Amino acid sequence: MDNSRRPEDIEMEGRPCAGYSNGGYRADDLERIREELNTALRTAPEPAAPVAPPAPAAPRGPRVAAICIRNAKKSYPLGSGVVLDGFNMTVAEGSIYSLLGASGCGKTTVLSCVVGRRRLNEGTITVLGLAPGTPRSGMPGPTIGYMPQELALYGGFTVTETLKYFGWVAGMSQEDIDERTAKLLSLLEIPTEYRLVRDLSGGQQRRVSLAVTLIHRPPIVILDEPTVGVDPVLRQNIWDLLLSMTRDGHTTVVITTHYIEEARQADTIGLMRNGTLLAEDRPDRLLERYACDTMEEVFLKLSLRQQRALAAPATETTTATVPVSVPVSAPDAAEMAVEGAAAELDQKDEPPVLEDARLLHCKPVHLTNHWNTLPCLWKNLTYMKRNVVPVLFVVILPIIQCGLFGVTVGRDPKDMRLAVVNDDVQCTYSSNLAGGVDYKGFPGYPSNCTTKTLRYLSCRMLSIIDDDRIALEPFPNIPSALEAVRAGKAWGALYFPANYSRFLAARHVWGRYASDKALNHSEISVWMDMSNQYIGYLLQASLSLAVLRFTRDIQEGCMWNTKATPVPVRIMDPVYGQLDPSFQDFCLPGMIVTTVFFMALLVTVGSILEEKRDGLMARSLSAGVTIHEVLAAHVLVQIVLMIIAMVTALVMLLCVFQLTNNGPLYWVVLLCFLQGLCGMCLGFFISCLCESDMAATYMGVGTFFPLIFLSGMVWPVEGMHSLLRSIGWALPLTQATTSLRSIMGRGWSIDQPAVYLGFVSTAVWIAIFVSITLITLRVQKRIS
Ligand SMILES: Nc1ncnc2c1ncn2[C@@H]1O[C@H](COP(=O)(O)OP(=O)(O)OP(=O)(O)O)[C@@H](O)[C@H]1O
Repeated sequence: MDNSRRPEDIEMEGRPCAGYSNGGYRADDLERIREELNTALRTAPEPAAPVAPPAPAAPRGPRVAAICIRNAKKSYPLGSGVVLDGFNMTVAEGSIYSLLGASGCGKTTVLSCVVGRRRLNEGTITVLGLAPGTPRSGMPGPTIGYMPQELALYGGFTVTETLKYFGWVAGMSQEDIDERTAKLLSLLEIPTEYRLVRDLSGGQQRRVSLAVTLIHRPPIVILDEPTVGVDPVLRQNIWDLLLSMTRDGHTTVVITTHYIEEARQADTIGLMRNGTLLAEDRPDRLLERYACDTMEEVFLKLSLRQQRALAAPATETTTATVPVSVPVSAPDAAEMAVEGAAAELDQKDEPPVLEDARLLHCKPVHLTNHWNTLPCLWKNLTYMKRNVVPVLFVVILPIIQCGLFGVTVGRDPKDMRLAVVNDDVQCTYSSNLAGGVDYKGFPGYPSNCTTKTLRYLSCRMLSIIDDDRIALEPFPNIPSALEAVRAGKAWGALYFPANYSRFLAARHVWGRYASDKALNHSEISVWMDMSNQYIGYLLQASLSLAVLRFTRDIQEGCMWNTKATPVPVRIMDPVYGQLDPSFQDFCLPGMIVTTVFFMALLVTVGSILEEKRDGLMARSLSAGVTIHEVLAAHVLVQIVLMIIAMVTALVMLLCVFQLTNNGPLYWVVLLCFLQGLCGMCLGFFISCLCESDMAATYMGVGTFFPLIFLSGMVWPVEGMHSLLRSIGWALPLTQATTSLRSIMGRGWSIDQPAVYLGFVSTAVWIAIFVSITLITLRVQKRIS
C-alpha cells in the first residue's frame, strides 16, 4: 500500500456517507469520541415539523458532516461529456465551505444536485443525513436556501412581495415574514423595499436574491457565486453575514466563487477541476501543505499536477491528498508522498466527520400539510396586476378577431365589373355611361306577346343583371372586352349577338318549333376569369339567377304559364338554414372554437415560459413548490382568462354581428369552455417541452395550421382526400367544430351523435394532453 495516502482518503474511495471516518485519530481517541457522540445521540431530540426547533449554540467540535458527496458521476443527456467524475465532498456542519473552480468545471451542477434539482448518474449525496428529493428531507424545499447563479427573481414584484412569496412557500407566518424581512433589509442594506425588483441596481438585486435565500432561516445555505459583480465592500459585508450565521453551528453554508482569495475566509476550501475535487481542507492547511503563499498558487499547482497526470502514463491510480481518479506521474507522486505525510500529522487536529442525522444541530425542515398552490396563485395574480398586457390581450384580441371576422368574412363582393358587348340593340347603361337612354326604362311586355312586340330583350336582361354585386361596362367588340378581362379590369365578358331580341322572342313564342338559327342566336356568350374561384362562382350564380328571373319576367309579361321555366326543379324551403346561406355561418363555429382554443394555448404557453425564463420557476421549485402546484395555480388563472376570452368572442359574434345560433346556448358555452381547457392543456405540454420562446412559437405555429385546415373550418372535410379526412377526424378541433356547427346551424342538442362526439373528442384530447404533460415532466425529472 502507498504510505503517502491518508487513511480517510483510502476510506473515502467507495465509502458510504453514513458512519465514521477515523480522521487520523488513534483507536482510543476514536472510542472516546464515539462514546460522546452516542450519548448525544441518545439525548438528541427527533426532527420536528414544520421548522427546526432552536437548539443551543453548538461548540465548534467535534463536527459532523452536514453534506456528504461520494463518487458522484454526472453527465447531461444532451451535454458534451462527463461533468462530474468521481466527485467527493464533505461539508462539516456549522461551517462555510467554499467550492472553487474555473468556469464550466461543474460547480453549479454539484450544487443543483445537492438542492435536489438534478440527479446524479452514480454516487450518493447526503444532506443532513437524508438524500435530497426523498420524502421528509425538505429538499427541494425549506431545508435548503438556494441562491442560484442567475438572478431568478420576479422583476415585476416589489422587494417585500418577493420575500413574502418565498417566505410563504417556506411555510412562514406573515408576522415571521415581516420580522425577517425587516431584519434582512437592514442587514443587507436594501433600502428600497417598495421598489420593483427590476428597477433596482444589479448589486441591490443580488442582495434581494440573497435575502430570499435566507428569509426562512434554512439550516443549509447554498450560494452559487453570490458575490459576482458585487462591490468589494458589499462583498465583505456578505462574508461577514455568512460568518455570523454559521457562528452558532446551526447553519451550514456552501458557496462558490471566482474570487479565490475571498474564499480564504471559509472554514474549508474545496478546489475543483474537470469534474473532480483536487483538494479539500482548511485554507491555512492548504497553503502550508503545498508550500504556497496564495490560494491561487495552490490551485495552479494542483491543476498542473492534474494536467500532467492526465497527459502522462500512470504510475499510480489513486492519490493521497488528491482524491482524483486519474493516473499520477512519478515526480508528482514523490512530491505528494511528502505532502501526504504532513497531512497525516495535521489530521490529528481535525475532528472526525459523522453523518448520523440525529447528532446534527441542523435539522431537515419538513412541512406537513403545506400546499403551495395558494402562494403560486397569489404570485400569478400579482404578476398579472403588474403586467396588464396579457390580460388586455385576452380581452382585446377576441374583439379584434371576431370584429374583423364579422366585417370581412362571408360578405358578398360588390361592384364586380363585367364587360358587355351588345350587338343586339344600343342600350345605355345609366350607371356607367353619362347621357343616353336608360335601359331600365325600356317598355314591358304587351299582353299579346309576339316576336314583333318582344323588343329590347338584351337591355331588359341587363337591367336584371345589374345589381349591387355586378357593375356593367359596355365595350364595342369582343376583342376589346376580352382584353379588359385579360388585363384584370373585368371579371368576365358578356356577348349579345345581333338580333338577340328577335331570336329570343321567336324562341319563347315558338318554343319547340323554333328554328336552329333562332336557338343559336338567342344565346348569350360568357367568358369568365375563374382565377378567383369564389368570385367566379358568385358571378356564374348571379348570371344563372338573372336568366331565370328574366325568363319568368317574359312569361309574366306575356301572361304565359310561368311553370314553363327552363329548369324543371322547384327549390323548397330548406330543412336547415336559409335559401341564401351565409359563408359566415359556415365559418362561425370553427372561428369560435379556434379563437378559444388558441387563445388559451397562447396565454398558457406565454405565462409558463415567462415563469421559466431566467430560472424563476427553477427557483420556486428549489424553494419547495412542486410542478403540480405551479400548474394548478396556472390552471385557475387561465380558466378565468379563458372565460373572459370566450364570453368576449361569443358576445361579439352573436350579439354584435347577430350571427346565427339556432341551438341551446349552454351547449355552445360548455363546448367552448372545454375547447379552452383543451388548448390550455396543449399549452402545458408545449411549455413543458420547450425551454425557449422560439421553440414554443415554432410548435404553436406548427400545430395551428394543420389543426385549422384539417378541422373543416375553412373548407368542408367532405372535400378532402379520404386519408386526410381520417386524420382530420381525430384532431382536437374537428369534432368540436362539427358539433358546434350542428348546434348553431341545425339547432341540435346533445342527444345527436354529431353533437356529443364533439364533447367526447374534446374530453379525450384533454386527457391525452394532461397525460403526455405528466409523462414529459416525469421523464424530465428522471433525466435531469
Ligand atoms: N442543462 C445542461 N445541459 C447540458 N450541459 C450542461 C447543462 N448545464 C451545464 N452543462 C455543462 O456542464 C458543464 C458544467 O457546467 P456548470 O454550470 O456546472 O459549471 P460551473 O462550474 O458552475 O460554471 P460557471 O462557474 O461558469 O457557472 C459545462 O460544460 C456546461 O456546458
